[in-house]
Parts: sequence; structure tokens; C-alpha cells
Amino acid sequence: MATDLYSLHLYEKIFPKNTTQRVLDVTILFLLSSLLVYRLLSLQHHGFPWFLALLCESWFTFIWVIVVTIRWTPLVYKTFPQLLLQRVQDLPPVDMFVTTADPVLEPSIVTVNTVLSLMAVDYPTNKLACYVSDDGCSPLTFYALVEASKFAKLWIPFCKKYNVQVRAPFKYFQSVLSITETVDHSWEFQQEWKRMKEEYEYLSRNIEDAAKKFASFDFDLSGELAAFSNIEHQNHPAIVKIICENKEGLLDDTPHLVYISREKRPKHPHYYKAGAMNALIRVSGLMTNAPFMLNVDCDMFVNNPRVVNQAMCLLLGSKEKDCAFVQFPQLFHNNPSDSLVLMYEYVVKGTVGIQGPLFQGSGCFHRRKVIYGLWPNDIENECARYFNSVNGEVDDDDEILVKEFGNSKEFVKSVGHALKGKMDIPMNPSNYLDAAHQVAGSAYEYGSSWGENVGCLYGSATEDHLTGIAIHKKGWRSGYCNPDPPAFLGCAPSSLISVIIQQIRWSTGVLEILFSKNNPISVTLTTNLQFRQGMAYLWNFTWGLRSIPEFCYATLSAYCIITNSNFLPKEPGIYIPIAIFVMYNLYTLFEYIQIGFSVRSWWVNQSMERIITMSARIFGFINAILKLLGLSETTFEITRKDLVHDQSTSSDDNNIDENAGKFAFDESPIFVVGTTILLVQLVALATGLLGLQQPPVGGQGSGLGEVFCSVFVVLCFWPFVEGLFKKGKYGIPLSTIYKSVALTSLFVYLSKISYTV
Ligand SMILES: O=c1ccn([C@@H]2O[C@H](COP(=O)(O)OP(=O)(O)O[C@H]3O[C@H](CO)[C@@H](O)[C@H](O)[C@H]3O)[C@@H](O)[C@H]2O)c(=O)[nH]1
Ligand SMILES: [Mn+2]
Repeated sequence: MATDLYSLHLYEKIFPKNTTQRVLDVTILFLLSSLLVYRLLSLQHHGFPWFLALLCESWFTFIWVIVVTIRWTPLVYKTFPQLLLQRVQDLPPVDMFVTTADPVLEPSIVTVNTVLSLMAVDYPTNKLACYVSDDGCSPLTFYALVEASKFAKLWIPFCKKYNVQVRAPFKYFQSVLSITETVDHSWEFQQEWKRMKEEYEYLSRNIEDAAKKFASFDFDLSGELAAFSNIEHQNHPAIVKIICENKEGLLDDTPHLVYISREKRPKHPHYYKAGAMNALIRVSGLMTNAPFMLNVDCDMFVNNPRVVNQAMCLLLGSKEKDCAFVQFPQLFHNNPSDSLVLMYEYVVKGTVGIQGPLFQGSGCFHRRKVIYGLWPNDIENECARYFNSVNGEVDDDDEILVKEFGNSKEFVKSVGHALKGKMDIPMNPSNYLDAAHQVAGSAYEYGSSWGENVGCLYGSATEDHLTGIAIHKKGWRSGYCNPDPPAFLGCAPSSLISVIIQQIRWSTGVLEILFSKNNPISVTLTTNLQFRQGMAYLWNFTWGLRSIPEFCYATLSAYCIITNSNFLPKEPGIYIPIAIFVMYNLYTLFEYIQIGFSVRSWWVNQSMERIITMSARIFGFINAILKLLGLSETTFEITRKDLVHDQSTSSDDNNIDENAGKFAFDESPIFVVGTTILLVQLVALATGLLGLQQPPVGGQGSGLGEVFCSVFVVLCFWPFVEGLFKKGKYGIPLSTIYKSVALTSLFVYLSKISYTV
């Protein structure tokens, strides 16, 4: 069947011309290398600052080499999903996963919108199943899903009948505020539209009321909620409930909807999101066993109803080994000018041209077989290594399968079917409820390969990158799809502190992989990971490390002004760093403008990048070291998602909180680092301006170059400058300022003594 669709030419590869980009990339590389050579040649005439600058610049050059390598051969896929419309009966089933973990940080209405948007995609409903994993084991989440499933029975037909573009109801009613704004003005449509809006408002009020009751412990846990009574959230049996079941496989019914809260016991590690994903993979394997699985975070709603067809163009239109998974970009509805967009544009396109994009955790379609640990050559020899007998039948007590996949006969049988590519599996989830409880158990994985070779891998807070590299190192390729309108939109963290917490988790997570047996260098040398793909992973996994040279470089200018020394060359050598600075900034600015962003958004992102690197990522680095030394445990702090339903009454698509863009500070030590960096620069600049510098010890003293660098750092940390003068939550707390003053004094003192000795 798949081979049949393969002949349709479902996509085309486009190799964008990037000569200008290559020339500029190489020019910057040439300038960086010249600077290094210049420094090396004159090293003996200079002191410590010169040497430290050389080390930092060597690192920057190394990173730039990686960037140039990754971006050298970009690739874009153009898909033709309309070709699949005539072949609907041949389309394969797809299991869709949503993970949620906390009904407060991730309000149920957010999850409900994501689930509704998934259930309403333009794909045969009898081939879809939606599984929601609730790590919070919250009756509120379950209740909200049950209510949502009632609304879905009206919403899905409405979306399909009128070809609604955005099928997350909050977003739909937010963008189409009144009936007069809609394209279809027929009387029938108007009536249905009004009804739908009322029904959605009823649903969101209902969930909101339930949330209030839940918060005040006034939630009635009887009837279908009885399973949730008398349980602790981190200590409870598995709860699996089928909310909707399309028993007859009807096209005009809703897709299956299944709620799963895997078993949690204090003595068993649960591995956060990776553990939740593995429970989803097993339960869905039993119940529907679709050959493809989509996973999204609870805030990532479907924004383009043809997303499954888009993914199928690459998954069915390529040879299996050329497409292990299809990743869609993670874009945000509340922060459209995020720097991530730029990363997608220029870096991800590069990886697409190598071995394929990295797995980013959300908005990704996986081939089930690949997640089950298959190698590309297993496809050629029909998974022979897994089966005792290749008689076409699958034994449910096959030793190898039981050892790898755990001790559930039903599940092992389903694995056998998945590996053999059987698709004629009956779709009756309710037949497997008992087995589903078993595979969602907290001890199920013991002794098996789950988390090690099978499923989402354990051992990093960024389980997505770890799982991704394990797939690529077997030699699989992956596909990338970036349709217009965007396939998924999520909720970007809106406060600085949430951004920082998320960044700490990410940089810790990737460093955990960098310091493990999966580090890209050894993996490139010993496995099927392509050299340039290894570089792409290295670029990703060194985010936390990059904070150190950047931090040193930023403090160097202050150090030099305070001690009246220099780290920048004097004429004519100074023209090299000037050229690098000007060229790099104009280049990134040009890239922003080319995608349609403003100069302002370029600057905000540049400065945020500096702030995050020098504060959050340093903590990520420290965290990773502590974990390596066994002094700290892996945790997963969930990012707060904003309530979305209130926005249904707001008047502007881009309506962002009026305080957005302002920085809220608290007493977290992270802000001590940022404040100290700023104060050090200010003290240095004051020393220079007030003429308090000592005469230089031998050679020349600091000059305009150092002052310029310090001013630049101050400009990057401008939100902190404002924070110094503001009160309340937008001001830096006094205790933080005191700590920073103490650290700054220490820095000044140490600088002075280090320079005189
Ligand atoms: O114990 C847990 C913790 C988290 N989650 C879910 O994991 C998802 C991601 O959590 P979030 O707090 O939103 O983290 P982000 O940093 O926004 O997530 C990004 O980064 C993660 C890796 O750090 C990836 O797994 C995600 O897919 C990717 O979107 C959410 O749906 C959570 O509900 C769980 O299911 N169980
Ligand atoms: Mn998220």
C-alpha cells in the first residue's frame, strides 16, 4: 500500500541557492581566523587578558565553523498533500499523543483545545486515535476531556462542513469575533456558528467552574470520577479510560479518545515526559497500534488541519529508511517574533540537507517501528533478529520480544504486528483495557529495554534530543515540513523567569547528553551518524558550555578598564574585530529583515540571547556538573502555559499582555549573575570616565575598544538597568542588588591584585 502511494511523488526537494550566505559565512570565518593568527603572533608581548581573549575567540571560531558546516547545503521539502485526497482509503492509521502534567501550570482548557484541534484534523476519523497522558492524575483534566468530547461531536462536523481553518476553538473564535467577519454568510452557517460559539463558551465556563471547585477541594469525585478519589498524585495505580470509542469505524463519528494516567509509586522513577511518552506508546500499541504516532505538548494546538496529510507526504512518499520521523517547527501564537523562527529558517534548513532535523519533542510524527528500536537494515531483512520463526505469524511469548518490550502477551503480539507492518488490526480499544492498565504500570519497564533502546530514552531532561540522536546514529534520516499556515502553534513562556527556567532545563539536558556515551563526537566516530549531522548535534548540545566563554569575554572589557590594560589589538589590528562585529551584526539584522521582522525585534532577540546565555545557561552548566558528580537529581520543571480562553473575548489577534516585554525580577540567584555583570561594567565605565585608572603597567592601557565593549554589554543588559530603578516586581529586589554589589567589589578587588602581582 505504502509503495503504491510512494509512486505518487508526494513531495519535491528544493535546494535553495545560498551563495551569498556561503560567501558571508566564509568571510566571517576568515576574519575570525585572522584574529586568532594575529593574537598568536603577538602573544608574548601581552599578558593574561590577551591570552583569555585568545581562548574565547578560539571557541567562538570553533562554533562558527560548526555553523558554517551545518548551513552549507540547505534543503526544503515541498509537499503535495492534495494528491492524497483521492487515495483516502489507502491512508494509514495515526495515533496522536498529548502529554499534560499539571492542571494548574497547564490549565485544562489549554489541553482541551489541543485535543479538539487534533480530533478535528482533515483525516479519516476512523483512522485516528487521540491519547492523553495526564501525569498530574487530575480528575479535573479527565472531567474537562469528557466535557470536551461532548463538544467534539458538534465541533468536528462543523469544522469539516465549513472547512474551518483553525480548529482549536479558542483560536477560531478569537480570530473570527463576530459573524460578520466570516466568509460564509449563509443563514444556515450563521445559525450553526452562533450555536458553536455558545457551546464553546459553555464548555469553557464549565471547565472554569470545575477548576474553581477543584482548587477549593469541593470537587465531587463520584460516578466516573470515582477512580480519582483517595489517591495521591505521585502515588497511585494506573488509570486508563476510554472517553470516545468509534467502535464501528464510522467516518462521521469522532476519533477514539483515551485518557491515561500511568501508575506512579514513590520508589519507582517515572522519568517525567519520557516516561509518559513510553506509557502512551505502549497503551496505543495495544489499542490501535497505528504505524505512525504524532506527539504534541498540551499547549501545541493544530493550526493547519491538513497537517497529517502533510506529514504523510514525506512518510509515505520516501523510502522508509529516508524518513524515520517528520518534525514540524515549534512556533508560538503569543510570541510570533521569537528568535526560534530564525533558527528554523537558517539552521534547521541546513540540518534538513544533511541527515534531517533533530527531534524537538513536540509536533513530530514518528514511525512506530523506529521508536521500537529498529535499524534501517532490519527493514531489509524483515526484522529477522526479532523472531524465532519467520513463518509470518507472531508468537506472543517470543523470548527476544518479551525481553525487549516487557512481559505483556498482548503487547508483545502488537509489537510483532507493528514490526511486520500489519495494518489490518481491529480498532476496538475497549478490548484491551486490562492489558492497558498492565503496560501503564510503574514496574512494567523493569528488566526490559524501555528507555534504553526502545521508546523515548531516559537520562536527559531533554529526552527529545537524546531520542533523536539515538535514531540518527543508526543511520535513519528524518524529514522536515514547514507548511503555510504553520502546522502547530504553542504557547511561549511569557515571563522572563519561565524563559530562564526552561533554558536552564534545556542546557542542563543537552549537557547531560554531551557528557554521556551519546556525545556527538564519539557517536560520529563510531556509528552511522554523518559527520555534519554530528556537528549539528554538537552545536545544540554546547548551548550551556557557550555561556562560559561569553561570560569571560563580557567581563574582560571591564577587567581591562579597571586595571588599565587591554585585550583588544591597537591599530591596525583593531580593524579585524571591528570588521567581525559590524559584519556579524549587519548580517543577522539582514536575516531578520529578510524574514519580515523589525529592527527592534532583532535587537530584543540579540540582547535576550546575551542575557540568557550569561545567566540561565551558566546555571544549566553548573546543574549539569552537579548531576555528573551525583550531587543533584534530574528534574523537569514544567513551563507555565497561559490561560487561553479569556482571549476569546479580546479584540486583537496579536493581543499580548500589556506587561509583556517588561522584565519581572525576583530573588532568584539567576538575577544576581545578570545584575553583577551589569554592575561590573558600570563600575568599569565610571573608573574610566572619572580618570581613576592607574597608569598602565608596561605597554599600553585600555582604550576606546574596551569602553565600546563595556557599553555594548550594558546595552544588552538594558532591562537590568531599568530594573535597578524600578520598584515592585519589575524592579530588581534590594537583596539581589546587595549580593551583586558584594560580588562586584570582590571582582574589582581581585582584578586589581591579580594585575599588580
Ligand atoms: O513529568 C512530566 C513533565 C512534563 N510533561 C509534559 O511535557 C511537555 C513539555 O513540558 P513543558 O513544560 O512545556 O516544557 P518545554 O520546555 O516547553 O518543552 C520543550 O522541551 C522539552 C524538553 O526539555 C520537550 O520534551 C518538549 O517537547 C518541548 O516542547 C508538556 O506537555 C508536559 O505536560 C509530562 O508529561 N510529564
Ligand atoms: Mn512547552
